[in-house]
Amino acid sequence: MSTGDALSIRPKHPVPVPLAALAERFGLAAPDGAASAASATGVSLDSRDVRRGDLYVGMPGARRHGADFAAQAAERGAVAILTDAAGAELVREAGATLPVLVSAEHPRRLLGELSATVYGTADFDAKILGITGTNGKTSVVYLIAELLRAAGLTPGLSSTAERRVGDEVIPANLTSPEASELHGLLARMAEEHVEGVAIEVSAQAVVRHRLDGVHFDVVAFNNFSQDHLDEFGDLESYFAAKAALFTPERAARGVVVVDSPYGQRIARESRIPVTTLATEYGQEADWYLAVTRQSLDGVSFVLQGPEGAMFRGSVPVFGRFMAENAALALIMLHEAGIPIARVEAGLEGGRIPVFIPGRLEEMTTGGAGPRFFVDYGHTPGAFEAMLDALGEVAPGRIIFLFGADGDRDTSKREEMGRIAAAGADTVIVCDYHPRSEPPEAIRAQLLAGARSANRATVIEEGDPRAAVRLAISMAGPDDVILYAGPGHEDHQEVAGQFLPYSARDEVRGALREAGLLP
Ligand SMILES: CC(=O)N[C@H]1[C@@H](OP(=O)(O)OP(=O)(O)OC[C@H]2O[C@@H](n3ccc(=O)[nH]c3=O)[C@H](O)[C@@H]2O)O[C@H](CO)[C@@H](O)[C@@H]1O[C@H](C)C(=O)N[C@@H](C)C(=O)N[C@H](CCC(=O)O)C(=O)O
Ligand SMILES: Nc1ncnc2c1ncn2[C@@H]1O[C@H](COP(=O)(O)OP(=O)(O)OP(=O)(O)O)[C@@H](O)[C@H]1O
Repeated sequence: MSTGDALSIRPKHPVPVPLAALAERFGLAAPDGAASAASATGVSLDSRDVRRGDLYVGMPGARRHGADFAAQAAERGAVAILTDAAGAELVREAGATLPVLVSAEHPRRLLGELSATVYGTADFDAKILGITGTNGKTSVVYLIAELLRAAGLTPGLSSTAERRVGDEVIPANLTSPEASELHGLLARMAEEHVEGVAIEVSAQAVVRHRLDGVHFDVVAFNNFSQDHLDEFGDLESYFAAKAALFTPERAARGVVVVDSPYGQRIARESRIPVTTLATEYGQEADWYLAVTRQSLDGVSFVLQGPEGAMFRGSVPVFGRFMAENAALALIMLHEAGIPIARVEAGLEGGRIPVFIPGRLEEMTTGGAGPRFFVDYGHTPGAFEAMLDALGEVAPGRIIFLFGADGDRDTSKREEMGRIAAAGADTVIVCDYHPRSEPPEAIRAQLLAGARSANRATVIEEGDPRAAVRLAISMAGPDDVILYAGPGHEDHQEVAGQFLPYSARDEVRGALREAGLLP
């Protein structure tokens, strides 16, 4: 996540839609009648992001009611506020002058269709591809974008790291944007003649109606492991949220990795046609992936599918799972009607030249000396995948640096510590986003897990800047340092404050101090 101060991407030439038409279509009451004369050119859920001509949607939230921000929305040029009955009362009490439209149901429930209507996104005819799963969604999104480019198509994307339309890029503040932001983004993509869109879909987005009004051509599921129990309570509810994407209301076709029982279950229970991918022979599937070569510089693979379909290629990021991410992206394009041969024609020797910000991103320059990678992994599943992968390709020792989120799923911490120490030679536990929790209490849980593995040398160094330098000072020429957690991020969230912190800048600086980078 970014610090949340980024504005959303909007169409440059919006077409005004009369509020009266919206009121009629969505059954909204307009008690003061004033709304009927005006038109909306955009929709915003956040008063800080309101543009002139917007319909501001004031929703009840966990902390505040959006209607409390009606005055700010009006100042910024909103034409009206759409809210619930409680919100309308708040606007009236505050004496705000903004015309009010009132929804009898929770405004979130109509936000998707309403935003699609205002932005006219139902007419956008690009291929829309969505990926869900616990780990690797962002990576798949960037791979899809790269493959679309290779096929000669203009890509657009929405990921945890950023939203991108051509050269226009903004940092993301949520993995999956709220529906109003998503439709604004799609409308801008339509203006830029984007032909294929890759969207990262979180489980939260499905249950919070953030995808409403979008119909995917293809959705994919890659893997599933523990995360977000703070939100969903149990794994079954978290899984059900992801599985709900595989329904005709949301998507036309699906692609599923069936290596895990969860993948097999999605494939079995899906209400849309699905194509399956396995990375292990013996598992029944439509497509098979075999890794042919791997090193710290990347992974080569062969993908075989129905009717002789085949792709032989490589990705410049290490890990078997990166080959799996690439295979999934290729099959998603294939299922969207973009043949593999067309993609291949745009690649040199099958090499997919993808850059994924903050995902196993190398900070060193390869060659001699220790190598340093920064990653966004923050789940037991991601730790296991990364350390297994490193175990296969690291020439020397593995030094693993990590922390954990405060105020988020606390039950995964010990397991993260245990997996880290089972897979690395040295682990250094530092702070990530402590948020409102005491950082030393988070570290204590990670350390307890790490010590229970009885394997790696376990070190505590709360200050991430010092931990980075400590890791570098310990590394020999063949060693690999992996710093998991912060990825592309630009801040640390401590006790309600967003403090500037870029792990990538910090690591590059420390490598320069150590004479390991020019
Ligand atoms: C738990 C959750 O999903 N919370 C979301 C929710 O916040 P909230 O209910 O607390 O909102 P609030 O602060 O009470 O504000 C109420 C309303 O007033 C508006 N407001 C608020 C302040 C202001 O100055 N002006 C203004 O208009 C807000 O936009 C909101 O509509 O509505 C906000 C506005 O859309 C979201 O930013 C916020 O996401 C928070 C940041 C969050 O952390 N969400 C996580 C759980 C999430 O969705 N994560 C997933 C998955 C990530 C992953 O895979 O790792 C994701 O898709 O990002
Ligand atoms: N297919 C995969 N299986 C397991 N782990 C993976 C896979 N792909 C990537 N990872 C690991 O998970 C980390 C997170 O990857 P990525 O950001 O692509 O996932 P994500 O699903 O988008 O996560 P988030 O929802 O938290 O943004 C990577 O940095 C890598 O360590």
